[in-house]
Amino acid sequence: MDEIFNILSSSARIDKSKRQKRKRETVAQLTGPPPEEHVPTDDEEESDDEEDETPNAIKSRDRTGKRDVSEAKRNQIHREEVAAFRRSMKIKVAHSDDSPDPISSFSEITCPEWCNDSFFTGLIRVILRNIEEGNWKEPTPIQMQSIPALMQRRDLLAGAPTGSGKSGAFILPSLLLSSIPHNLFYNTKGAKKNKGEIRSLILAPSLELASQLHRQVERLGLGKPGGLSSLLLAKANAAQAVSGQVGGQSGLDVLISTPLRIVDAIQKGLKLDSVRIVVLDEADRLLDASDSGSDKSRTFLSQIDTILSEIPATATRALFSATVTPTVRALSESILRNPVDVSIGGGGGANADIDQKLMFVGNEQGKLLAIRQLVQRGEFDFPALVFCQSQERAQALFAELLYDGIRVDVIHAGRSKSARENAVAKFRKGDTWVLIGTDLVARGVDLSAVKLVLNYDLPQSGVTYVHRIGRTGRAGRKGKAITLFTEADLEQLRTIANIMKQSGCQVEEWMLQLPRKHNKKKRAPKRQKIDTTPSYDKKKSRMKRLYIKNSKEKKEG
Ligand SMILES: Nc1ncnc2c1ncn2[C@@H]1O[C@H](COP(=O)(O)OP(=O)(O)OP(=O)(O)O)[C@@H](O)[C@H]1O
Repeated sequence: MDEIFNILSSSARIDKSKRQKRKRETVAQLTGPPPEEHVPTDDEEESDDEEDETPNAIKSRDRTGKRDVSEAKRNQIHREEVAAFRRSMKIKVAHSDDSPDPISSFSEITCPEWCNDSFFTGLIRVILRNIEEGNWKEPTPIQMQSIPALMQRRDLLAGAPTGSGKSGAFILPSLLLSSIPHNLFYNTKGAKKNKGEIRSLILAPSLELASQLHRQVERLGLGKPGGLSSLLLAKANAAQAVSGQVGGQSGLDVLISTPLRIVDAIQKGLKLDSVRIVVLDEADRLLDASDSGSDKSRTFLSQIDTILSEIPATATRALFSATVTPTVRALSESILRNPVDVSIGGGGGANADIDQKLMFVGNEQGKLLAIRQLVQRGEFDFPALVFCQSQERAQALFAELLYDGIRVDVIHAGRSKSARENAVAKFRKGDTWVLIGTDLVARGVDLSAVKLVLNYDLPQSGVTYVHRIGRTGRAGRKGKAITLFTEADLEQLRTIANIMKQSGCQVEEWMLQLPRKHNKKKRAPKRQKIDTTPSYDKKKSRMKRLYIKNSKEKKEG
């Protein structure tokens, strides 16, 4: 058991060391074996024959008589190689002719043309060292395509499965672009503006996610020449950020924040007019206007609108999500300019490394029984994340499992910030085997070695389902997701079953034939309370409470 939890505390790794080899093989398939050293004969010298134009038999020659390829052919071969490489990595790029080539290794990250400077060499050396120390051997597909796009300062719409390394795909370019000295970045000789400036801005929908991104920024930027200045914006440091005290004379390389914190800071005078790159992580959530309630200014979408209006038009903008919904796509048209449009894998579907199962449990009481049976049969793989539809239910399930001898903890918005941080830290260390939570931890949170995600309550949308189960099967690891359902869940079941089918999991045909959901609102069904206390015990404790109350009243009277 201890071994399992040691894995939990180690960082995730993607073992893709064969990727380079695969690339070479793909290219070789396309272009054929490399030509042997060839001394042209007289006949050949005189021949003008260029009929055979397949990539592996191009015969144009230059004046020295050596094999050469015309510019157009070279471009054609190159485009075919790039297309084959993208196919092999499941990288899809819309309007690909206009998009930068993907990289296949971190060492291919180059200095942008407009910043031809030795400064970059020193910076990249440090960052490559940090990448290596994190045991990231090769870029993941989303990193392969996003890093060069952002380094060329192209706007970007990026969709890639959960756990596929999207954070690295925007943190690395954010770090690099923000570290380039002012005069090189803007190609000016004049005085440089630094104090108080914020050069990269990363926005995330929750504090948990923002602080996780901040940790990654600090790790990847460690030892940066001139020092790294990054900040996780919080109530406590907002005043310093506004007065330009953080970051000192060199300003801030990277600011990470939730939208609300930054809108507050803007109202207090925070300036975003030096931002070079702004990233919206979990873009579909950040562009969500659905949970507006009565106060429209409190929606993420309106906050994002405020923030973007403070950022210079020249800044690079990037949207990242595992679920690029049609709404995001539509909104992206008004946010991004001629973006590189990348998607990895099926796009919008669940991560294919997760083995997904549905389990009918009859009614609410059946859920606890199912958990206990899974534990007994050794099918409840630890460490596990269990999702409930509300804080109350998460808390009640926690109370139930606590007495089952399982090392369990609970996380939801009703707990204090430090209690939440503590719950995550203990889970990461392996002190807790099962973490029960709400959708607060459904998105983005990287608890790398989670083996099982159990949906105690069925999620109320396909998007939430994809994000919840995406807490397992991260960084190339295999994961398992079990979703419990009752009669009350049949309306929502079809959506989940469809997602499972699309990602290659087995589902029963009748589930796919269920009627479509009428009520598109994400309201969860009313459920019976989570409680297994026998009614005799309940009555006994009620009587006890009554007895204590009566005797207190007697004493006072
Ligand atoms: N190139 C890489 N090689 C190995 N591991 C990597 C690489 N890039 C990222 N990782 C690791 O993969 C894990 C998942 O990465 P990350 O959190 O960025 O995923 P994500 O795509 O943002 O997921 P989500 O959609 O759930 O937010 C992390 O533990 C990270 O350290």
